[in-house]
Amino acid sequence: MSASLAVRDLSVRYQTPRGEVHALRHVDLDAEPGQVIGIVGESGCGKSTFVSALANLLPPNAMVEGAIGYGGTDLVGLDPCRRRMLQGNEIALVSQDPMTAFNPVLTVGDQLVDFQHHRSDLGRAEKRRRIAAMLERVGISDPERRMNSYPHELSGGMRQRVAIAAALLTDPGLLIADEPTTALDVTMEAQIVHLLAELRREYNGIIVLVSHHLGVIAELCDRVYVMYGGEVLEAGDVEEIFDRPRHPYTRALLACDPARFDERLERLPTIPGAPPNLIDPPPGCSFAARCSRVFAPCHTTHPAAKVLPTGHVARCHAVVL
Ligand SMILES: Nc1ncnc2c1ncn2[C@@H]1O[C@H](COP(=O)(O)OP(=O)(O)OP(=O)(O)O)[C@@H](O)[C@H]1O
Repeated sequence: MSASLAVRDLSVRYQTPRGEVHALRHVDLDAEPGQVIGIVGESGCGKSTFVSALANLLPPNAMVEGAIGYGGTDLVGLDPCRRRMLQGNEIALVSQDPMTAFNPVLTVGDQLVDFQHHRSDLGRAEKRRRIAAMLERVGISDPERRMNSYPHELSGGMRQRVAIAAALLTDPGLLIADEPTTALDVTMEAQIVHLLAELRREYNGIIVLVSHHLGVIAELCDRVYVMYGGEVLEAGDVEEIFDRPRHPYTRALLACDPARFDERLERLPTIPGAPPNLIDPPPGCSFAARCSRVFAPCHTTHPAAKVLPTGHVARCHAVVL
């Protein structure tokens, strides 16, 4: 099914003995079938919490508020059983470490047959034919032999290809890839990026891609959401974010990208300071303590999201419409 995604005012709090962690705060996001949405931000800014909320994989200590509209239905408002039925195989997640997605004692082929349990119209032989075709599609040669392998017998890059094949076998309308290249070396990363770029052309669902690698986001995404302190501080079309960033945090993040390193500098810049404590988030802008353009209201007043005529959104007091 090709369905649009409309996330509204989504917040997630984790209950912990130290207090509530406000991991995601009032996030809005829209995506249409065929679009690739990139999520970037420093460690701990809420990226995994956001995609886990979409995939219905939050841990039991998480409390969710807001709406995840998928094909016109709010998934958050559904009772858990109906959500599992409706969401079923529509939303698939490829994680950073594909090993966690596989059972180590079953062959790749047997697991991928199980991944198609929703296709009761297909017999086992037909399912295995689909698997072989999909493995070939994601660049695995000699798929029949690989189907008889156990996950530990595959390289990291090959496991990630199998994880992507497994996700695609379920025909999802929303494919989430959470740091799919982080655990890979540079060569394998390039191969997986190339594969995702190819899939992007032929897949007509939505892809949500989380990556700390800005080059990967720039290459693959149509629209980018920049997260910090559990919030979206800036969102816009990929060219807008990379060529005309409006938020000081996005500018700082781009300046720290090794791929943009200015050789006239002695060393790669870093953003001084640390992200806010999400148990007690600051009342003003979450980036105020580290911002080079900070002024008095940033410490006291939470900035509203300003929407520019291009559809570019920035949550910053210093941005003038
Ligand atoms: N199960 C949990 N219980 C309590 N706090 C959590 C839990 N999972 C994440 N957090 C906290 O929520 C905040 C957001 O974490 P999250 O993992 O979503 O960020 P992230 O941007 O994905 O980081 P990374 O890139 O390191 O994975 C952090 O402060 C983190 O410590």
